[in-house]
Amino acid sequence: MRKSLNDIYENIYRTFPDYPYVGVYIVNRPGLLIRDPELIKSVIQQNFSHFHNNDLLVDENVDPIFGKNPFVSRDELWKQRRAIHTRQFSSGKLKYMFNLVLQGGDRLTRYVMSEMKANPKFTTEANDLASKYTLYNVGACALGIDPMTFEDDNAEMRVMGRDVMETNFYSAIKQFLIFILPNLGNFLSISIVPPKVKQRLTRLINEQLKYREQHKIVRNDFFESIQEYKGERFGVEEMLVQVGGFFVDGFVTSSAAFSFILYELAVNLDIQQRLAEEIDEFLAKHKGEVPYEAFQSLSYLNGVFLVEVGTPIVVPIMALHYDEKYFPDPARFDPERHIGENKASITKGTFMPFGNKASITKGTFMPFGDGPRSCIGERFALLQGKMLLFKLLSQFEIRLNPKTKVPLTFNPQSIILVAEEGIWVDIHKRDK
Ligand code: HEM
Repeated sequence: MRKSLNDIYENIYRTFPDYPYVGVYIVNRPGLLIRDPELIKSVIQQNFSHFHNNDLLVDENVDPIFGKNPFVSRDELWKQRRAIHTRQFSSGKLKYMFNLVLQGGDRLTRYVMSEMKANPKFTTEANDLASKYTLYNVGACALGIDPMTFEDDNAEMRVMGRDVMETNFYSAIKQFLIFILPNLGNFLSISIVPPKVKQRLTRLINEQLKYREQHKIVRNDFFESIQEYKGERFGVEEMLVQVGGFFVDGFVTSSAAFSFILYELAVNLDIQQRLAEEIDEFLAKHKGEVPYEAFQSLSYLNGVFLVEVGTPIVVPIMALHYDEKYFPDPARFDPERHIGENKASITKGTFMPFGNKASITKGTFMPFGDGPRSCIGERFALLQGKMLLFKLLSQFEIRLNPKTKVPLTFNPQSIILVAEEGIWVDIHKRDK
């Protein structure tokens, strides 16, 4: 049976329970898979400077969007690019984006309602539903447009989403080369973001620039902020890197993660019920409004969201998350682990396994990585994830459709963790 990279790493992790590290071959290159949290912690704290590059090589002339992403950038360039990208997720920017994400949530519920007109039950694939929503948020937040992702299957954002997300034999080879044999991938000029996506994004940026100029629109938003940095005015090429970064980083990982959360809620109806009650109480208290500050304090929703161990990028993290040594009964979906004092009992120390030059972080629980290379979009991802559940569960109930293959298996053609045959859910109107 073919296995996903995630399954392969987890298998190695489990086969050597007493070893602090295991020698592995990444095709023809010898590497180390570090298992012991203390060892990992010591490496990342003291020696980050030796392990700071991800084991990826993407020619930025061939793929300017992914090739200039902080995730791929190296050394000094990584520091510069990370600084440029990080400021887009400042507290002020995030507060502005909150309103757009809230609108995204409203559009989602309106869409589900409209699908229920003919049938009281709406059956959908969870990743597809989540993609419509995350692509809406990317279009609204990064470009300031109404992306129409719920209304039109052929909307620009949806078409670009399919172009980036497709999993087939060719995309599997591409990902394999970039993530496993980066030198060869680079030599063969492979790009993760296809040129047609680059063209569409460039056009959308140009249109937005023109529109704002013509209508004298000035907003304190993402699109405005990517036009300059430290007094330097950026051209369309640089704006493309930043919008493209939001697009690639912000939707693929998030949609996959949200689909796993919807799965867990569909199979743990007691947890779903408790979450729905917390949301009902919140809405009653705030008279149907969703104030930003209060939204952050929804404690059970926070716990539900953080419990999702489906880190879609790196399997050994998943192996650590599923190690009973650190998390009792690890496969149980249990938001309580992440609430209040229980949080403190999570053991520190783990690693990120991008080949032998692993970028190392500290913490057995690290769905967004950790240390200097951790995810810059974490707060945005959590915001949009929580809003997705908040809006859905305020009106609907989610049940697992029998089409979903349980237990889930992961798609071997995808480097990102996605369910092999999809996660199918039935959405019903809630009885209140
Ligand atoms: C649920 C959603 C997400 C998950 C699970 C996730 C997970 C991660 C993880 C584990 C890393 C660390 C990789 C490493 O150490 O090399 C990472 C890095 C990164 N993430 Fe995310 N991410 C998510 C959403 C986002 C979003 C929404 C954005 C931005 C819009 C984003 C932007 C980035 C960037 C730019 C990096 C590279 C940071 C660097 O190398 O300095 N991510 N993400």
